[in-house]
Amino acid sequence: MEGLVFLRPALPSLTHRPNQFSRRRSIPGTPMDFHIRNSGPFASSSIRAQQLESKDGSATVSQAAVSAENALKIKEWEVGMFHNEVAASQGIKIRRRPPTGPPLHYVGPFEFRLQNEGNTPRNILEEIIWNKDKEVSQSKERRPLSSLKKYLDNASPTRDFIGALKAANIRTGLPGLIAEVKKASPSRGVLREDFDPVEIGRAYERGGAACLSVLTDEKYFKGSFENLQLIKNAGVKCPLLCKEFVIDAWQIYNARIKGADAILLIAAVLPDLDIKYMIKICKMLGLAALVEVHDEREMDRVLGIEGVELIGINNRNLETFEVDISNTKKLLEGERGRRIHEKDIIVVGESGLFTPDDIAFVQEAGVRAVLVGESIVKQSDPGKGITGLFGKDISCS
Ligand SMILES: O=P(O)(O)OC[C@@H](O)[C@@H](O)c1c[nH]c2ccccc12
Repeated sequence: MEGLVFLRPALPSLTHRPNQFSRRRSIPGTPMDFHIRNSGPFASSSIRAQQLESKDGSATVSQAAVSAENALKIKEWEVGMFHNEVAASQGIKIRRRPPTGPPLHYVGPFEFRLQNEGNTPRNILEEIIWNKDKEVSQSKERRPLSSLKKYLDNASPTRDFIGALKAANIRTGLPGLIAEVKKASPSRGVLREDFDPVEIGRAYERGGAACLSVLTDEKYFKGSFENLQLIKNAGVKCPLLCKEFVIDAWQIYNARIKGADAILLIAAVLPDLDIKYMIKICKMLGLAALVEVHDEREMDRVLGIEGVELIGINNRNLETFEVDISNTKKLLEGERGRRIHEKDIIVVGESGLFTPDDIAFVQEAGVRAVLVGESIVKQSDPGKGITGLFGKDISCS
């Protein structure tokens, strides 16, 4: 412990030397290269730690542990930065990690963080992803994948998400409905105050929903995995989509264990290789993967990936919140529509659907399913909300 006690007084001097970094930032070269080579503030802090260790010549076990842990964090950090580069080469604008400095919790005992514009998320989606990155690394420390996998044997079998959408489409002649259990969103705020996820899920099922989507992000959507489990355990038969911001395979295993039948993969966030790998994991676990795109480039990337069966076209731009339902039509026109048809991919029209005309518009464009939250969750009886949305009763009775 002595080593740590000795190290700590050095912190204020590190913390209060911002000019050291501002001076370095003016070194020519691309900011990304510069930070990868220097590992941002880590490099300085771990070098400093080693110097202090050797001064008294008595590196203790705890010092060794601290520097091993730091070395690991540095590696993790470098991998994250490499990930950003790969993603950028595929036109992905969302960065997995802030480019010029780690989130505070990565720095171990060296409690400082480089504050500058590079540490500020450029839009809400990026903010959500950076927060998710922290959340997931903490969850993984609490419950590593090896221990999570032990629950797989006892998990109940998954239900056929895509089959349910196809069956509903055939039964009603309308797009199969994925009804979203959504309490709030960053763009709309709280949608429903008296929010009982099980009651809403049951009402959706009675109203004719083929599947449900359950938001599990707590911070930005006021959702939870508890909601997913409650709905599943209440005996709702509709297959369940876990609506998460997936950045790590650990989350897919976790969703499977918590009762999901399908999971969302967002192309604006995940490079091709991640999507391929995650689709394989989904198949192995019996989950359907809903791969979400928002623009032509994302659609073309996803159409090039083997094994994609379900594509969601989000009419909402997650970076600006702008909603335009003609986006669905735009992405299904011409050659893209033909390839989708050939590959027998089911397309889901997502977001901003409020009226029977909206449903007719996206159906005409080629979707066989829709994902709807706001317009139905806001109704006092969300089941009746479905009748209003489709302009007719689509319940099974
Ligand atoms: O409430 P709306 O406009 O009907 O949208 C539902 C759903 O499409 C939307 O919640 C959504 C689509 N993709 C997402 C990705 C993350 C969070 C939320 C979403």
